[in-house]
Amino acid sequence: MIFRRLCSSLTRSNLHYPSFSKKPTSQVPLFTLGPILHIQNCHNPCKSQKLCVAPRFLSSSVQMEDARRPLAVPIPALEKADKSELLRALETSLGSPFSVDPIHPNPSPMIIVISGPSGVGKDAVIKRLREIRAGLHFVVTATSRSMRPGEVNGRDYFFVSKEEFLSMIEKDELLEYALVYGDYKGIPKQQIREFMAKGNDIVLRVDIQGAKTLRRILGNSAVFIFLVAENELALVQRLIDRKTETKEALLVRIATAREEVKHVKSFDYVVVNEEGKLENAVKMVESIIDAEKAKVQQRRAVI
Ligand SMILES: Nc1ncnc2c1ncn2[C@@H]1O[C@H](COP(=O)(O)OP(=O)(O)OP(=O)(O)O)[C@@H](O)[C@H]1O
Repeated sequence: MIFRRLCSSLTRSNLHYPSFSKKPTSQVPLFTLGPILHIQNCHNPCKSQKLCVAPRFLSSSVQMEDARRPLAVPIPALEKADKSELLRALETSLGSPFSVDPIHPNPSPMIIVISGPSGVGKDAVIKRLREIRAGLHFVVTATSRSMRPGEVNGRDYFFVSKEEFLSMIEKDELLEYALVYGDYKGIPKQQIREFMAKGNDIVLRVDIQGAKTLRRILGNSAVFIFLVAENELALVQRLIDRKTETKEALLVRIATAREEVKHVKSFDYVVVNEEGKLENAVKMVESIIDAEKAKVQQRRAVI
């Protein structure tokens, strides 16, 4: 019964022979839309193992449908046909022109949160991404800490006084903020809105606490990447080599890092930034962004 219905429905919707008394010839190739049907002279087609359409199914209903459809046109032989002629014939046969509209809409701008323990290489990865990938906006965090040698105001951070920072909190201008090792750090909302409106993807660089807060605020509307060193020793050596911490601060950062790596589970991706292999880590982050852009169900962040 089901098969009978299938036969019947295929007959109505898929067959485009202008007349069933005529058999297709090789000079005038006729075609079907959808699955190819094996036309057989079987008495009871629905009992047959092969999908077949008996002549009695190809009845008046098909001819009525044909009247409403554009006439089937001969498709020129592929090896000889001019491409535009072939396209026109296909369009005519299908009843509508081929569209040049995108089959899938452009991916919407997204927010990428990059986090990881202190000294793992967040800044190094982001610096490299900035050099090689267009269309990303790296949010410049506001901080009340003093500038390190080589840092530039407005590029690395917006360096503000503690009072200015507190005023930004008061005016609800920050998406997230925290007091980190005695200094305030926060993400200005306006910057995110402005660059997302221009179609840019947003990269946020935050510590683990910040990532936790952002997860609470943004949920799954942003993608969270956890950066790790290949092992604890490599991380400690990197921090020592950076020479930016006092020995007390170093101790605090290392102890904190030990706890922080346990938070990996609340992230979407983990990227290993191996000693001397910064490029690999950067490539991995790029691949994640590309994969996210190819997702059917896109994350949509609203700030
Ligand atoms: N793959 C790597 N191999 C070797 N050194 C690296 C690598 N990645 C980063 N570094 C170096 O490790 C040090 C720490 O990196 P970076 O300052 O980027 O870390 P961070 O995660 O931003 O730290 P913080 O959170 O404390 O600001 C820097 O001197 C950086 O150049």
